[in-house]
Amino acid sequence: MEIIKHYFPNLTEKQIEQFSALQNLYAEWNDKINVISRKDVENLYERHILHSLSIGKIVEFEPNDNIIDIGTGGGFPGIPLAILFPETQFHLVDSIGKKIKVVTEVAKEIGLDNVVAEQMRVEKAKKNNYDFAVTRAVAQTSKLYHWIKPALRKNKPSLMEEGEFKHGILALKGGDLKEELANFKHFYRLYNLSDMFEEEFFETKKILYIPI
Ligand SMILES: C[S@@+](CC[C@H](N)C(=O)[O-])C[C@H]1O[C@@H](n2cnc3c(N)ncnc32)[C@H](O)[C@@H]1O
Repeated sequence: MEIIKHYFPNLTEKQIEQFSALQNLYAEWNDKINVISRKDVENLYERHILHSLSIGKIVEFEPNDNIIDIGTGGGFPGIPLAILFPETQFHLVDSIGKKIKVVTEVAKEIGLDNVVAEQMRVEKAKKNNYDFAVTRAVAQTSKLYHWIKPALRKNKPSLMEEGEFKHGILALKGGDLKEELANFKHFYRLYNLSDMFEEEFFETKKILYIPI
C-alpha cells in the first residue's frame, strides 16, 4: 500500500481505506475463483493496482465521464481507477461470468457506487456511449480499435484544446510493440511508465493512447 501513497500522495482517507481493503479481498476471492496468478496476489499493489493507476497520471477523467473497461478480468484497470476517480462512471465488462462475480463483490465490499460490472462481449457495447475505453492484456491494438470504436463518443472540435484529445482508448501494453503497431494506420501516442515509476516492473510498460 505504501507504494500507492508514494506515487499518489493526495488520496483521501476513504480512498486509502478502499485501496487497503483490496489485499485481503483479492486473497480471499483468488482462493475461490482464480482471477489473478497466485504470485501476483503477493505483488498486487505494484503489478495490478499501481499499473492500473498509471492511466491516472496521463488523464484526469471528468466527473460524469463514462468509461468502459474492456476485458476487466478481476477488475484491472477498472477497479483502481474507479477508486481514484469516484465521480466518474465505470462499466467493467468481461465475457466470463465468474470474473464479473468477483468484480461485483469486490466493488460492493469497498462501497464503490460508480462501478457496474457486466458479463458481456465488448463487441456488443452500446454505440456512442463512452468517453474512454481502458484495457489491459486483452487484444492487439487493431482488434481493440475495431471492437470499441462504435461505442466511443467522437472528439468534437470544441473538446480539443491545443491538440489535446478528450476521448479515446487507453491501453496498458508491455514489451516491444513494433510489430503490433506496424500495420496500425491511425494516430496514436505512447507513454513510458518508466518515466512515472522507478520499479523494474515498469521498465518496458507503456500506455497506448488512441484518440477517437
Ligand atoms: C488476460 S485477461 C486480462 C484481465 C485484466 N484486464 C487484467 O489485466 O488483469 C483477458 C480478459 O479479457 C476477456 N475478454 C477477451 N475477449 C473479450 C471480449 N471480446 N469481450 C469481453 N471480454 C473479453 C477475457 O475473458 C479475460 O478475462
